[in-house]
Amino acid sequence: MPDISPNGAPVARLLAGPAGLGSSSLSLRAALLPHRRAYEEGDGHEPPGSPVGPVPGSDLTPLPYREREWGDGTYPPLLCPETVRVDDALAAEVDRRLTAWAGRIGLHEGRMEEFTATGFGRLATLAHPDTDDPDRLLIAAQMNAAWWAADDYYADETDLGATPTELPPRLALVTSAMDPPPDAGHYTGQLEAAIAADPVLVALRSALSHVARHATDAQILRVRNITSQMYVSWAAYAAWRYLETPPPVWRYLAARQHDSFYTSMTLIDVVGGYRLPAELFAEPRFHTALMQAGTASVLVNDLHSAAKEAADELPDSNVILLMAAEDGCSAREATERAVHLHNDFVRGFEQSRQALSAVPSPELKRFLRGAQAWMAGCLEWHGSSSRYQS
Ligand SMILES: CC(C)=CCC/C(C)=C(/C)COP(=O)(O)OP(=O)(O)O
Repeated sequence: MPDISPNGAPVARLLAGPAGLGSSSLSLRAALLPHRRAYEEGDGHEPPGSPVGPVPGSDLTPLPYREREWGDGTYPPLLCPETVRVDDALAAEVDRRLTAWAGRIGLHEGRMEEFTATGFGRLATLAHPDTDDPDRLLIAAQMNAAWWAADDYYADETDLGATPTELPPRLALVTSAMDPPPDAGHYTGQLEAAIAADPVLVALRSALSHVARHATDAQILRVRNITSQMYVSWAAYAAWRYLETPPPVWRYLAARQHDSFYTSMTLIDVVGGYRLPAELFAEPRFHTALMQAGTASVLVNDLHSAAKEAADELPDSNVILLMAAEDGCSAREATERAVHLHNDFVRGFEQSRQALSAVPSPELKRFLRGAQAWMAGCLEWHGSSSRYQS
């Protein structure tokens, strides 16, 4: 039987609003409360998980920056906030739950050892230090694992069946898996059969079901829409791969900035157990700040994965490979340029963050600190995950 979120809290609290809103909010509440959410069986949820709402005493202090060594230590350092928390026991618990979930739904069948070693639970634990609730951290671990599964099986890994021509229709199915369209009779039966037969689609749907247990409708819509927005960039990469015509760097960056860890960062408040109101999430300066943080983090990914990406029989777009080809420079020089670009994005984020400091919203401050923590945890994880060790 479908159920409203375990404690009934997200919708109820959202609709309650500040005291004294008056009768119009009461009638809105009465009209919307009968809506009940359906959740997927086996989506990994294990209560308790604290409800949406302010967490008393949460730290709003911005994180300090540091020049951090990375890779083999011979490149210029990356400007990045300090990592807030390294908790191996918590990471192991989130990874245990993640592996159990992936095994149940058949994600990465035959490759489970490699998947477990990647440590998406560890990434979630490093990147979301404002909760130590494993159920909430699992949300980030599952969504990132599912996004990355689409990346591997649809976009990048030829050995795993990724092909540029099949990518766009597969991504269209992702949208329908995460946002089931209204009933279209027996055509819906065919759609559901196709989703059930593809572990990547099952993973994305199941992970979003777990998000929904902890999120408001606006937060869920945010995750769905930004996932689809990211996939527009993937379609561009697929065309470039198919035609074997690498894009100029500016064009790659324009796409990569919409295909970045901005997507992962949309979960910061959901995982943290609070809600950044939709109008603040959409605030242009905040949007810029989050894009800057997301881009800086995804450049960290390009820095760590250039060798892996060059090795595929159809090489992926990667900023270092593209800069080296376009500027006719060595991989080392291109790497140094990418580091400078990364550091400029971090400085840009910091300027944007400071420009927002007058906005009197604890949730906004907390989310911006969360973006700093995400950048920090992302760098820590890329330096240690088996995915990027050659
Ligand atoms: C987690 C997430 C939102 C994944 C989708 C896109 C993204 C930000 C990536 C990091 C994938 O980019 P890429 O294919 O370069 O990543 P890998 O080097 O394969 O890890």
